[in-house]
Amino acid sequence: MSRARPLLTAERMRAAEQAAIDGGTSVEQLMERAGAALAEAAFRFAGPLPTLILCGPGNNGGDGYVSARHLAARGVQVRVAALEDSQSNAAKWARSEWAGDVEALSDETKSAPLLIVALFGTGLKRGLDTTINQRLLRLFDEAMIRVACDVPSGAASDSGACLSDVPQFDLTVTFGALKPAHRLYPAMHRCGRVVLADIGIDGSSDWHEIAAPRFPVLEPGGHKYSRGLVHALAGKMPGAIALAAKAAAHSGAGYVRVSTSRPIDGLPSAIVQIDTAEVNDERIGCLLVGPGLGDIPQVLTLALTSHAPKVIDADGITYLGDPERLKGQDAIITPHEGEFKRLFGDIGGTKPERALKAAHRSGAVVVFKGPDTLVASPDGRLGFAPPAPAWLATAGTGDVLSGMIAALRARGMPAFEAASAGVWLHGRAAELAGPGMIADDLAEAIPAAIADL
Ligand SMILES: NC(=O)C1=CN([C@@H]2O[C@H](COP(=O)(O)OP(=O)(O)OC[C@H]3O[C@@H](n4cnc5c(N)ncnc54)[C@H](O)[C@@H]3O)[C@@H](O)[C@H]2O)[C@H](O)CC1
Ligand SMILES: [K+]
Repeated sequence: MSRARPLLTAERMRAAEQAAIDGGTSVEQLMERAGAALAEAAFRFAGPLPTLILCGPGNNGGDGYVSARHLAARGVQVRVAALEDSQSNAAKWARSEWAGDVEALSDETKSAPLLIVALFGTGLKRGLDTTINQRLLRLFDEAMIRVACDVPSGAASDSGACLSDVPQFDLTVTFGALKPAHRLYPAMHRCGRVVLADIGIDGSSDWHEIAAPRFPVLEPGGHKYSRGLVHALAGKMPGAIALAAKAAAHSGAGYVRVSTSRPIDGLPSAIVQIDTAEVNDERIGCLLVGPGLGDIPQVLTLALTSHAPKVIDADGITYLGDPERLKGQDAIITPHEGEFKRLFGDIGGTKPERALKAAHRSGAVVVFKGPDTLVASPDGRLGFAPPAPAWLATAGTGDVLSGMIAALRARGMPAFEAASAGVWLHGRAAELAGPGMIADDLAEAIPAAIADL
């Protein structure tokens, strides 16, 4: 299982930095490691291209000065342009250690094939002033390869908002831990490839980027129930639950059963259709309700009488009405922004904060979908999905995801892990299915995504 990379907010990053300093590491040592890592990653990524480094007034700029020195030491032609004088002692030290000239960033500044931007990082307080941003964008256009130091300048580290026009970088080199901006929309799409450099601080966190899951092994002596029975409750629109059921089957559920008042055609024969919904069948590994439910809230009410683990999606979320109805339900809910708002109302804060508040309030694992999907657990764990293909935004992909999560839950994965694994596989299957995919192709691409693990 690839190591799940931790994420820290700016405040927790500073606390981790302070802990390292209390432990005897100086700020300058941290900055030296950050700048050296930035130089190393940029050099590996771009090669010995003539370089221009833009340095801001704070420690982000400090990292820039250190990287200039390390690149020059490798024989790279390096120029530095500064926004203004360095403010912090560490940044002043880094600037004093740079033997070369420091130009003033102006309309006359010439760009270079490799542009490293170290203007602002986690200390960004507002969007870049227009003149500065115009200069940045011009230099950016004239460069071939663009690298961001820690966070793309102009992106708000904790929320992922772009406070000014943030260009699209090729590489972002960050230190100690990922930042939410690397995995939240829209900033995440401006970062390019994100390299996380270890600079000797303890970046451990209960927030992680969701990594490729480790699958429950299949017992040779297993049978269809031990591999997990998914029981899906059909509603008004059978097509959606059929998609979800197919996805559950392709995700390795031992047995998928759909209770429906009338036969659903187009379902593979491996998926059993029954007209009674005994939701308290002890053999049920996971109930699935919501896809295609339509205006039959009593089906949701029936599902809530079951003690089985359950995945509640789409209209099922809307009909809940009160999040407290999920207390003690062993539930995973998979809302997109609209369903989230309808159920939880206007919870303020960043998307991570909202997701965690919702998980805490409902007692459920919350898969907060979007171009940046988060998986929040009531115990405070938070998973950030790696960037998923934009073509996932098409009808039915939500139904597929709910079926995948139900299957992994039925196979015995705990709720938070099953939801995280489902989100990861969903993105991976979409990559394999390609840009022309429709939801049915996505379901069919699941086995290849699993085989890839
Ligand atoms: N945390 C760590 O473990 C390490 C962090 N490093 C680097 O330090 C920066 C954060 O540095 P900081 O000095 O706190 O802030 P910035 O450099 O991001 O911002 C500089 C400074 O600029 C002012 N400012 C903010 N926004 C604007 C604006 N729009 N226009 C003008 N001026 C602005 C504000 O006063 C800020 O204080 C982090 O990103 C890392 O790169 C360490 O070097 C390595 C360890
Ligand atoms: K930056």
